[in-house]
Amino acid sequence: MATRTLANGSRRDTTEPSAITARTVSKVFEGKRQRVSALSEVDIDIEAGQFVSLIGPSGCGKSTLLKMIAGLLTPSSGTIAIDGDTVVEPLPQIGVAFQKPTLLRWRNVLDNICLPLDLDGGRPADGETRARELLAMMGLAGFEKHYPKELSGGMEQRVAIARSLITQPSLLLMDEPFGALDEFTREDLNDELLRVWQHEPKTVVFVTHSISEAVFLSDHVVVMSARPGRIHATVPVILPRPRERSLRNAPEFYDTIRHIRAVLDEARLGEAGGEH
Ligand SMILES: Nc1ncnc2c1ncn2[C@@H]1O[C@H](COP(=O)(O)OP(=O)(O)OP(=O)(O)O)[C@@H](O)[C@H]1O
Repeated sequence: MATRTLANGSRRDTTEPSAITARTVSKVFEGKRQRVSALSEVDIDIEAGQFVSLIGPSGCGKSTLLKMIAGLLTPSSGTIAIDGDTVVEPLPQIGVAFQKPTLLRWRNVLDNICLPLDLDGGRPADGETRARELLAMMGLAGFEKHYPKELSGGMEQRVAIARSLITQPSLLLMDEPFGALDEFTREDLNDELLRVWQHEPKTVVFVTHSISEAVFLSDHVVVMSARPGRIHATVPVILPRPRERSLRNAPEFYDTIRHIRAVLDEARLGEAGGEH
């Protein structure tokens, strides 16, 4: 991956999107009382710049897979590579956003967004400008000096997403980031996320329980089967981009949702998967 030199002389990776491969990845959690086989022989190829959602029954290992891509967990067997390099630790070019925004309550919004920069050698000269731009992209211009307790849940999640984007990651990993929000806020944030993704191309891997959210956002929906999780099928989403709000009322949107629901039912019932 190329790097660029910032105004303060530090070097940072550029935003070229990353490609991900997983080869026969399994994960077993060895607990004191029990042994949980969470994932079994997962193979996955995600092309650079794709928006891919993972969907599947509760406990099928979606978060585990995401954490292994993030370098926060190690596979029990098999390998995960980003741009051809095996993941062995968290990488600076990866941004992560989880269901809980986990903002630091003693930092204001701007300082929360800049946290990854502060932890990674300090703010470059353009750091705060970028934080303000991201805040504006997320519809929160003017909230720089607010503290987390002064924000709604949706606003906090917007700040957390801006924070995950501040390092210009080539790969964004999102684990049910909008799961706790009401339907309208979730749809607004889906729109904003796609706007950011279009503006700053990057690979996104997005875990969700919502089929409609997965369809609205994704190029491909990866359907996983029940524990131990396996890849049941990878379904391409053939819907035009940019995705406008009106798409949510289109017959082809509902057709795709229906199709993925059927594939998910197959996966839950343990029927054979494959190309869809
Ligand atoms: N650190 C851990 N130690 C032991 N078991 C774990 C650990 N993390 C996850 N598991 C187990 O691994 C399995 C997969 O969990 P994971 O959270 O990846 O599933 P998921 O598909 O993301 O679930 P959900 O959709 O409910 O969020 C579950 O049975 C879970 O209990």
